[in-house]
Amino acid sequence: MQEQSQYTEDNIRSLDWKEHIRTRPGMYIGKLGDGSSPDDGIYILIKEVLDNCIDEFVMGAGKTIEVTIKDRTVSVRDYGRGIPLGKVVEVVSKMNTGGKYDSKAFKKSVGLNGVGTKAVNALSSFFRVESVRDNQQKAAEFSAGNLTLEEDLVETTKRKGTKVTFIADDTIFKNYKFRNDYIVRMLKNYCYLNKGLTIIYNGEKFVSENGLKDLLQETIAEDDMIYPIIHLTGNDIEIALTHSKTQYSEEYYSFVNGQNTTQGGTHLAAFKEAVVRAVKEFYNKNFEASDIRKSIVSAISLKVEEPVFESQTKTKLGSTDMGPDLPTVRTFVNDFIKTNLDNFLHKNPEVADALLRKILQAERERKELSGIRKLAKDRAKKASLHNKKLRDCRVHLTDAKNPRSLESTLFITEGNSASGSITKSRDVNTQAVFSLRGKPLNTYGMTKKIVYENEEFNLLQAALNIEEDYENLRYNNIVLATDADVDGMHIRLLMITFFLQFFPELIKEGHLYILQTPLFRVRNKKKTIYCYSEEERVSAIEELKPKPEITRFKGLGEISPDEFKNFIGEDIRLEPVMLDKTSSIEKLLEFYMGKNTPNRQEFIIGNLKVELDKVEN
Ligand SMILES: Nc1ncnc2c1ncn2[C@@H]1O[C@H](COP(=O)(O)OP(=O)(O)OP(=O)(O)O)[C@@H](O)[C@H]1O
Repeated sequence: MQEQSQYTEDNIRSLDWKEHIRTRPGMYIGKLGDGSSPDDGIYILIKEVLDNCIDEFVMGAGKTIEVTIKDRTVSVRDYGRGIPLGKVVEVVSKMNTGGKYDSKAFKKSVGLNGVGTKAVNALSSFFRVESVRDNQQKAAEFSAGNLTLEEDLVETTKRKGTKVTFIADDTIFKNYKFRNDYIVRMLKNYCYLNKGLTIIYNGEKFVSENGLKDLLQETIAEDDMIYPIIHLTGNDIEIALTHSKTQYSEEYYSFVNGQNTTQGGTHLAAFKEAVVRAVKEFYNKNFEASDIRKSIVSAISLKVEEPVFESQTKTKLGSTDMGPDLPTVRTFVNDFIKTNLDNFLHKNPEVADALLRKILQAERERKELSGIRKLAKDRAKKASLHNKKLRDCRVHLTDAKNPRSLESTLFITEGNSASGSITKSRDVNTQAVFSLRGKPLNTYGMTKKIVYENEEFNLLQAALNIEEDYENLRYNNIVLATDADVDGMHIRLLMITFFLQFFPELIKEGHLYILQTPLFRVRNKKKTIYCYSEEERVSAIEELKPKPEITRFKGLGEISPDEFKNFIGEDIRLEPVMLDKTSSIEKLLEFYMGKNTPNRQEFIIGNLKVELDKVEN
C-alpha cells in the first residue's frame, strides 16, 4: 500500500537522449568491459564511427580511411562527401537523425537507425566532429553529449571528408585500455569486406585484394588445409571455405553488409545447412551433417536490404528475407551454394577427393568415439549430479535473454585453499568454480579420446557443455586462476595445451583468460592499493607516503576470501590468451610441450608469455 501511494507524477521521468544513453549504455554499445574482450563497448564506439566512413566508401566516396589511436584518444578521418555542413551538430546530437532513411543506396548498409554517432558522443568525455566540403569546414565539440564549442564556418584547403575524434568517458568505461590486436583484427575485417579500401592505422596500411579468401588465409596455414581455399562470389554473397587437418571443431566467420556478426544469425544458419546439403547431393550420400562440417574453416558475407539485427550492436542477424519482396535468406544462400559449390567440385576432382576422404575419416572417428563417448557421458552425468569439482553459478551464456549472460565466468583453479577462497568470495549469479585435483594430464600429442577417458577432462568438458558444438558453451569467460609460482605456471601451461589441442576455438574466439592477481598490497589507514607490477608498487608507495604497510602475496591460497573479492569483482583483471594463427597450433604445441625440449620447458615456465602468437617458428 505504502509503495503504491508513493507513485505520483514525480515518479514519471523522461530522459533526454544523452541521459538515456548514459544510463543505459549497454543497449547501445553492448558490454562495458575494460577492453580485454573484443566485443567490449569501447571497440563498438570505434566501429560506430567507422561504419559511417565505410558507408561513404561503399557509396564510392573516399578510398582511404585513417584511424589514429593514441592512448585513449581515437580519431577517424575519411575522405567521403563530408556531413552536410548545416547539419554537423544535429547528426551527432539529435536522436534518429540520419541521411540513410530513404536512400536506396543505403538499403544495404548497416547504418539506418540514426543512432550510432549519438551514442559515441554521449559516452565520450570529449567528442569533436569536423566536416569539410567545397573548401569550407564546420566543426563542433561536445562533452558527454553537451555542446561545448561550435566553430564558425571557415575556408579551408583540406580535402573533403569527415573527421571524428573522441575520448571514451572513463566514468562509464572504467579502467579501459585498447588492445592493439583487437583493433587490428577489426580493421582487417573491414578490409576483407571492402575490397579496394585502404585503412591506415597509426601509420600502418591495411588493404585486401581477395576478400574472404585473405581472411581464411590469415586464420589457417597453407599446410594445415586439406585442400586449397574454395572462394565463391556472387551478387550480394561471398563465401570461402576449407577443412583443417588439425582442428576438431567448426569455425565460422560471418558478416552482413560489412558487419561482423559474431553471434551469427539467419545467414550463418543458412550457410551451414546449405553446405551440408550441397555436399550430400554432390556425393549422393546421406552423410551425417557433423561429419561434413567437422574441421571446416569458413566465412560468409551477405548483403541484405534493410537488415534487421537483434540489437544495436548488430552482432546477430535476425532478418529472414533478403529484403522487401525478395526471397528468403535461406533460399538465396542455399541456391547460391548448391549451384556454385557443386560446379566447383565437378571442376576440381582432386578437391572433391580430398573432401570425401576427410568426411569418411570424420565418420570413422565418430564411430570409434561413440562407444566410449556414451560411457563417458553417463559417467559425467552421474558425477555432475554431485560434481564436487564444479560449483556452478546461476546465469549461463546459454540464457541468451538474461542480460548478465555475458558475465558468466568459470574459474579453473587448483589447490583447496584457492578454490575455497574463490568459492567464498565469488558472485554466485555469474561466477562458477572448477577445481582441478593437482596437476592435470599433459595432453600433448594425444587424441580426443583422452578427453573422454580422463575423468577430470571429461567433467570439465561436461561443465563447459561443448561436447557437441560451441553454441552451447555455458560460460563466456573461462579463467585460469592458478598461482604465479612454478607449479601454477606449469598447470596453466598444461591447461592451455589442453584447450589449444582440443578446443582451439575457445581461444580464438577470446573466451580463455588468465586471472591476474596482485603481487603486493600497499596500504595506510585510509586507503588500500593492490599492485600488479613493480611499477604499480612504486607509484602506490609514492601515493601513500610516508609510511605505508607493504605486503607481498605469494600464492592465491594465501589471500583470504574477503580480500579475494577485490580481485574477482568489478576490478577483476583478466589477461586474454590470444592466438592469431591456427596455422601454428601444431608448431606451438611442439614448441611448448615437445618431449625433446626440457630446456625450453624450463625457459617457458620461467617466462610464460600469454600471447602465444609471439612464438617464433
Ligand atoms: N563520416 C561520415 N560521412 C558522411 N556522413 C556522415 C558521416 N558520419 C555520419 N554521417 C551522417 O550522420 C548521420 C547519422 O549517423 P549515425 O551514426 O548517428 O546514424 P546512422 O549511421 O544513420 O545509423 P546507425 O544508428 O545505424 O549508426 C548519418 O546517417 C550520415 O548522414
